[in-house]
Amino acid sequence: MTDFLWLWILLGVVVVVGFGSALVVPRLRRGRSDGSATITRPPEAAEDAADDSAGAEPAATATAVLERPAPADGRMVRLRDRLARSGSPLGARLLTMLSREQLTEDDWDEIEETLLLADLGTGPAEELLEALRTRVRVLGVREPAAVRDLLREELLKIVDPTLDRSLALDRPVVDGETKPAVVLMVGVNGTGKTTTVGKLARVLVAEDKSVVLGAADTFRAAAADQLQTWGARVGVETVRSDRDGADPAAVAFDAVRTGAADGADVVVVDTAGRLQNKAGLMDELGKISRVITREAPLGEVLLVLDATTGQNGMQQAKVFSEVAGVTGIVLTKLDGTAKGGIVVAVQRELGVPVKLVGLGEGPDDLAPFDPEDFVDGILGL
Ligand SMILES: Nc1nc2c(ncn2[C@@H]2O[C@H](COP(=O)(O)OP(=O)(O)OP(=O)(O)O)[C@@H](O)[C@H]2O)c(=O)[nH]1
Repeated sequence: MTDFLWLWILLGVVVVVGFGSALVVPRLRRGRSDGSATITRPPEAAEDAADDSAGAEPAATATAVLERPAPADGRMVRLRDRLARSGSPLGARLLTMLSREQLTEDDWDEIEETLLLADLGTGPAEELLEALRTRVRVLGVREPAAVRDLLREELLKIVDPTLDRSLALDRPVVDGETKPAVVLMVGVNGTGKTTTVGKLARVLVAEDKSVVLGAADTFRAAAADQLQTWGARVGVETVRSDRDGADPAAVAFDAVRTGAADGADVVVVDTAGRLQNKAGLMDELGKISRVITREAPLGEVLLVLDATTGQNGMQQAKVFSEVAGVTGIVLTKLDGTAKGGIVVAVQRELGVPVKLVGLGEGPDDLAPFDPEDFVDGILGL
């Protein structure tokens, strides 16, 4: 009898361990052509795969709950309200100065200084100053409401509402085959690139697009883990390398090829972008672009810039723009600066529009840039 009892206990342990391990397998990894990159499926897909192979019960025991990201529309309003509530120094100071009864040359110097301190850059600051001088002269008596209106108009003009800020996400057709739209994210380390790729994936998922992420920042080992975590939260798969320091171009290529094979709408590729020197950067980004375009053309090359670095970040931005053929700018950490003039400066300097802005560290703190909301925020409207 005792022997039978032990036999039953042993059998029970085997069943529990076997069943448990089938459920606990968190991810499905599949080797790539060159053995350098792996695909990390999100929990939902991994469970489906485990179910298929083990013939187990449907995943009623699944613990991972996919998040549903908030729609991107209207997110800029949050920045506008925050800027307005913080009594943005730029808008408040300009309004006060322009409402003075007599504007002397000293006053105009002070206005110019305010514009420069707001990171607007010399060219745009002078342009705005000239426009304001002319309009104030014509306006004569200056009611606060009229000053606000003219300031709003002129600020909006230099931010430029006519620029096309939409992301080029139409899927290209290559040799009769529809490929995913490819977005390459470049920029100096620490600007918020990886975080922005994660946030962008959420924006795209909120628009019901299927997405694949490529962790081509193989320089910083944690970047791939970080990206994978972002993806898994919204059911997006990440292609990454198992080796630190693997060839970023190979990972980028595998990501795009995986996206194409899966029929994904968009592939977003994160890069390391260490600015050792211009030649090194050019080699790395040039190779990534060349290799990706063997599979599909690049839809967007987005340069991620930290708004809090102001004019200091401009030099780096220019190098990236020369090297990578940037098509749009993502200005992160706009929540951390009340200056805002950098939006204008960087657009002018690089000749491409700010398309997205980072508004905080939260997962849905990335918004399509809206010039009107931005200017209203600066003016506290
Ligand atoms: N306040 C604020 N913080 C942000 C924003 N975007 C990113 N960050 C923070 O910036 C820090 C750096 O972000 P990462 O995404 O790791 O930067 P990275 O450019 O990928 O850096 P490397 O991987 O080293 O190249 C993180 O703490 C982010 O949470 C933003 O819009 N606002």
